[in-house]
Amino acid sequence: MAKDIGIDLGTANVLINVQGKGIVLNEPSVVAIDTKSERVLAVGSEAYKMVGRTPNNIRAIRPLKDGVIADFDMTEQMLSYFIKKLNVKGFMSKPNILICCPTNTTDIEQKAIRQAAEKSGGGKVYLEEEPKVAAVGAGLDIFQPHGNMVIDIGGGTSDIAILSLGDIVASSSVKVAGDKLNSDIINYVRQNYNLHIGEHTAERIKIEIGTVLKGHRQKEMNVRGRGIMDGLPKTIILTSDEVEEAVHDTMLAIIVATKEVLGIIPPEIAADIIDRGIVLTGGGALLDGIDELFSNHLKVPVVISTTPLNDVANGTGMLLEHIINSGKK
Ligand SMILES: Nc1ncnc2c1ncn2[C@@H]1O[C@H](COP(=O)(O)OP(=O)(O)OP(=O)(O)O)[C@@H](O)[C@H]1O
Repeated sequence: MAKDIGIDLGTANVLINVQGKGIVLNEPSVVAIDTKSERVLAVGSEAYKMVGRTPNNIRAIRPLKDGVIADFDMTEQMLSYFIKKLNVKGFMSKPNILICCPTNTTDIEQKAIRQAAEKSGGGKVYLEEEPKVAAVGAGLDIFQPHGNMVIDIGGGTSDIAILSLGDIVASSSVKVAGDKLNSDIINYVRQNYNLHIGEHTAERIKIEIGTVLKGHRQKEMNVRGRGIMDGLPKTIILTSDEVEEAVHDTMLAIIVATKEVLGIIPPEIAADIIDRGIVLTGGGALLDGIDELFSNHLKVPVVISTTPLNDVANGTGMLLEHIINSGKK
């Protein structure tokens, strides 16, 4: 018998949850191709190692951008590779697959994701909106008649949703999340220190010394890059408060989007959110000071999920089981 699988098809990482086993695959969403023959040379972790280090005839690409499929063929090849690697196909049967997508994915994009999964060897393919899956994975009982709110801050998108009775009551998906914070840091260092730093350095700065709340963290880091004026290698010292300054506007954009969602919900659900609070998930939930920042602006309790990076993948498995057991869809 084929084993059912849930896929968190993320901008940064792909996580796969296999029925009865849990999360068995967690690899970067990267494909390396030979530019002449267009042949796929490596996928996932192997391809990620090649980013920034490829000779002219090899290109490492990210098939997903801003939470949606930017390159359909490559997404399909990446999914096929991962599904084959897991060896979940049965002798005669194909695995049911649940994939999650951001809330405002268009019909055409949804069709593209579904086709990619079918062509990759999937049997019945279900699509679920990412915040719903994330909420289930974070342990919220979304099937009860009360409002639950979840904010999933990933690499490409921040998905904000209020759920009740198993469905989304109000939601928004904005294309500002972890990747944008990295580019904010790169721009800040360029403008204030005339220093060009790479994507990986910005990611380290964000995680190791970054904060989204002024004064909440007091760390500093020696940051190395290439001087813009003379082209020579240079080191500067960056502080947590400077990172806060760099990412301030982007964090405000996520808060404004959250306020807009809160502004359109029925009063009973608003009362539930005051009681139950907001759950933060996705890699961005690990940003220093984020719970305090959100509760200061939104005036409701904010809780960080205990497993923010795995919630969507865990939720795919739980929801797939729920769908199959209830004979739904
Ligand atoms: N400790 C941390 N502090 C701050 N940010 C972090 C931390 N760990 C991971 N991140 C960020 O979380 C993001 C990835 O999160 P996640 O895996 O939830 O996204 P994704 O599902 O791949 O993206 P999307 O949902 O947009 O498709 C990256 O931008 C990464 O830099």
